[in-house]
Amino acid sequence: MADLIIKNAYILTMDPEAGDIKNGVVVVEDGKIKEVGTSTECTAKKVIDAKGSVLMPGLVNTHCHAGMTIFRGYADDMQLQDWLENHIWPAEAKLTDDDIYAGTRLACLEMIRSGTIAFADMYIHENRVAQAVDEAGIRAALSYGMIDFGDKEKADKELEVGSAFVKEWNGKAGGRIITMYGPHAPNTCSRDFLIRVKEQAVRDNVKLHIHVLETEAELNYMKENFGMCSIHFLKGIDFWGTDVLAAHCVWLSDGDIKILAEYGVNISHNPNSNMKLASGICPVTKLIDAGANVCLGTDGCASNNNLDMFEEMRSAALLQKVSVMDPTVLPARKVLEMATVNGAKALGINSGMLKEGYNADMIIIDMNKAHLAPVYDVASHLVYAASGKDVRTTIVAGKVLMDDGKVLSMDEQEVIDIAIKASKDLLGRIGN
Ligand SMILES: O=c1[nH]cnc2c1ncn2[C@@H]1O[C@H](CO)[C@@H](O)[C@H]1O
Ligand SMILES: [Zn+2]
Repeated sequence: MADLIIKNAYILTMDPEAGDIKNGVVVVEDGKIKEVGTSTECTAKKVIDAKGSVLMPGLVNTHCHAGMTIFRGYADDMQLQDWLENHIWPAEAKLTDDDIYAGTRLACLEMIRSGTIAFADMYIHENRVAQAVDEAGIRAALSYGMIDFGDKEKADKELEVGSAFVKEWNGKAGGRIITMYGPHAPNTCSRDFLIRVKEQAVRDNVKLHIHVLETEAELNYMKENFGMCSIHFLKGIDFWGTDVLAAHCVWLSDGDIKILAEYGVNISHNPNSNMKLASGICPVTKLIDAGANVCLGTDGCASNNNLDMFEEMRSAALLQKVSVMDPTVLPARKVLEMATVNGAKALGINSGMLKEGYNADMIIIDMNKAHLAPVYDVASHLVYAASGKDVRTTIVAGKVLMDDGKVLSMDEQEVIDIAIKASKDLLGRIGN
């Protein structure tokens, strides 16, 4: 007997061979998809009737600082440099590991509610992030965010913490957690340090997560200090590869785009954060045309200010259209691909498609709503009309984390209450 059957759903498989199945069934066993089709002979312990709903792969958020959810709305409407140096970093210095655990639990709750099945994270006290992920039942690629600012002693310490984290948590939570190295950015990490981190990541056989060319200030800094942009600089130290997840990549030349595509770098586009901080617009269309793997992320909650990947999909499409003045770029299905298939590829997880043998990481979206009627094209609604609030059921590794609107893997009210209390205590310690 299988574990779970979902029947009568409109299935958006995201599998190019299978396409959409108008009235289909998915069978789940041992955390994996056993069958996808129009009918089944199987029986299961639990059956979900998804009549009137869409079943699709859950969304993958490829750039997040989940612990920062504790800072939602804390510092808005300022320049990135000012925001980080004068507000976020001083506040982070006062964060306890309990605060980060509380913030990450809140983030996991929000992600489960809004249909995200996996996220890539870079933050501090990452062991508590891992604990929260483990308990919440979601999937994640976690890294400790390392910054050395050219200080050799700090570099040693950071690498020690990052490396210990990589080894302790890789493959944990039944394989739901994988680890990465997280050197923060080319303008906050020294050249020597970036070389060491890359070598260590290759030795440990894990991927790397880094911010790249988010701002024009970084581009100017790199040109002044190294006579080249971050893309060429990182090429020069053999950093690039399919093992790299580069967040933002806003300030790219045509030559940079070629390099990123050629090395198979995974690029996390974070349109809402880029708009809010006025960082600029990532040339997504050119990257895709060049053959690069572009996926989608929210960034942290202090620069977004939520973790709703449906909003991110809509923003990605709209921003790209207006930036190249062409409404035909990034059509709905392409954006859905970025948020599912491409994201899963970037993290190296076997999710992002509803196909036999893949992880049973999927979501059910209620279509019986005023803002989702009538339906001509399901993909259009998911990108242009739906929001995370329309997700009714979220399943990760075959386990139902939210069932018809009720979150099962955590006590929702407790998570919210603890986060609010932590934010108040934190404000007291910061002194505003
Ligand atoms: O948009 C961003 N650009 C650069 N750094 C960021 C952004 N959002 C968060 N952080 C910072 O990255 C570090 C990760 O460990 C944290 O210090 C976090 O505040
Ligand atoms: Zn970030």
